[in-house]
Amino acid sequence: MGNLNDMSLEMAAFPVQLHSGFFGSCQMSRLRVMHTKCSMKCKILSSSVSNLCHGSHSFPLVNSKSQRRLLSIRSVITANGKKENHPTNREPNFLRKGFKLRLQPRLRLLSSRLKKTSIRSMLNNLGTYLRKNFKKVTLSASISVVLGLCYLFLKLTAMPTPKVVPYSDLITNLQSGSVLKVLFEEGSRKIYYNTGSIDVENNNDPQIKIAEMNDDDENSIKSVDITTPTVLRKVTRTKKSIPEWQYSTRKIDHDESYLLGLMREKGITYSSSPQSMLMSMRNILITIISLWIPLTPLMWLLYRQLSAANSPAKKRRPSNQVVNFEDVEGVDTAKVELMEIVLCLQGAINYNKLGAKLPRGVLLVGPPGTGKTLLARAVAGEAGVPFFTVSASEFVEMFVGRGAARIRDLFSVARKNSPSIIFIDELDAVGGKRGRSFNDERDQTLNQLLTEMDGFESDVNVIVIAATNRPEALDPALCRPGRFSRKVFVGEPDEIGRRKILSVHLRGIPLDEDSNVISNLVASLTQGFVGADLANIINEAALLAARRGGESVAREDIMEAIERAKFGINERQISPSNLTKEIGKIFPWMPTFKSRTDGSPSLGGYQTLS
Ligand SMILES: Nc1ncnc2c1ncn2[C@@H]1O[C@H](COP(=O)(O)OP(=O)(O)OP(=O)(O)O)[C@@H](O)[C@H]1O
Repeated sequence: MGNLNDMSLEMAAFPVQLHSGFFGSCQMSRLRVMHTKCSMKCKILSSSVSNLCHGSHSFPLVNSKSQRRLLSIRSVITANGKKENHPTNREPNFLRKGFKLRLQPRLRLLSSRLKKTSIRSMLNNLGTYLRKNFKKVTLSASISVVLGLCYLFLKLTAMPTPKVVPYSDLITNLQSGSVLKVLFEEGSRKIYYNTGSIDVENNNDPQIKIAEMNDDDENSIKSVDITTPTVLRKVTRTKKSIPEWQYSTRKIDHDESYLLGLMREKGITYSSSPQSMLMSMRNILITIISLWIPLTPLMWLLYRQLSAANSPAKKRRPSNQVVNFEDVEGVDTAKVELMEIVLCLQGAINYNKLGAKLPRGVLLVGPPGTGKTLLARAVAGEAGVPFFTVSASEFVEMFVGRGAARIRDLFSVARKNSPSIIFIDELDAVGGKRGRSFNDERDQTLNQLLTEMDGFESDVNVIVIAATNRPEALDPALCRPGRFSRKVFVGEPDEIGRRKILSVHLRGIPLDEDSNVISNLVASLTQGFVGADLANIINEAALLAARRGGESVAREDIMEAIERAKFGINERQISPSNLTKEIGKIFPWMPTFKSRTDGSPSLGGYQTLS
């Protein structure tokens, strides 16, 4: 209802624009195209437009508050219509109306919410959030602190870098005798050197350039001889921004003897030294950060995968959704077999006295939808013991060994909570015959399951119930006595069974007729249907009844639901002529659909706008 109200309000915005003429005929034609596409929204829109523009005051599915709002919108339209002849007013009007219709209600809502929330409650909420997410908050805070420290360290230790030049430049400078000092870095191929002049134009450091320009006001200056005392003074002033070494280049292999010979010949000072501690730390830090940033998402995924695998199995107690044997019908043999296990678990039958052992596993076999899962839930509900339910596909993991770890984990939790029941649905997902494929992970998981089922002590009351539709695909080792020794076939129900199942599902449904009559009727018409199909028929019938606005489910709804279940939703039901009727059924309050069902030629109300 709320959505419909919202939708009506949205739709109501259209006529405002149409009447005000800002979208003009173009907007109208767009609306007509929308109409031909015949979407539901368009129809609803058109009916609202029709309503608004033709003065209809009835919006049957809209609550009174929204009605008032719609009527106020209508008055806006009328007012706007009067102003149509003043083109200069259009744009501000449009903006104002747009603001009124869209922003104003939202702002009002926001302000009312803000009024309701006090600072104290906000602080309380914050406190609760922090308490709840303590781990997450601590982790993100420490990551932020570490990153901040790293940034600070890099900022503080940042030094101006020498200009990187080709090796040939070094040789040319050596030959011309302009090189003053050379340093070979140990453990790398880097060579640093200083010349007697600073290449001001090409110098990366703007401060040097600025210093030189401002002081001397020599715009044409290209390079400065730093050996001259005045320049040396200026350079000392900007010492912080000057790199220790002006240039750096990379050594060429097998050219060392020539290089050294040249330096000796020119009498140039040269030396070698290891990289400074600070620089090494800086480089290591930069490497780590640049490596970890792309690796972090991968690590996070891996962590999630591993932590999910290690998480203890969800313990599911039959709390709010208690299912018991009364809810499962038409599978009497299976119920008797399972009831015995429940009695053993509850201690009602002293099986130990006769030297009997509780069966470790029960395999429920049968076609889909016959109620295997429901039976297992009923066992847990009746026994009142912890129930661990898991789908076998949850053990299928990407990483070898993770599935086995999950099985180990599940059984250990169940053992700790014994007496308990483990239910493994779709067992064939991991219990298929081994060695048929190269899927080592699946084989390992199955081996672990076999081992766990062997490992029960006789006094540990843990029962494994598994369900499968394909018992023939299971590994024979699973079905040997001592594991799934008890196989219970849960087959399709017969007519009496169907009747009983129907009576279970008809329990809370208001019917036009006696429920026994309906059960008998449906049971006789649904040969071969399983419990899930019958439950679906009842649900569909209830939906159909709701669609036509009925107070209770009629025989026709049930018949239509059976037809749908048997043949699907056929063409007849969705033919264009039927579609309007059907939509009319869903939205009987829509005047457009009413008129269409009455045989009126109305086309969703669009002609009312032209
Ligand atoms: N015997 C039954 N009695 C009552 N309801 C049933 C019965 N069988 C099935 N249903 C209904 O069908 C639904 C689905 O059944 P369920 O999941 O137990 O079938 P299943 O045999 O486990 O199917 P699958 O093999 O596909 O997992 C149940 O939730 C229940 O509403």
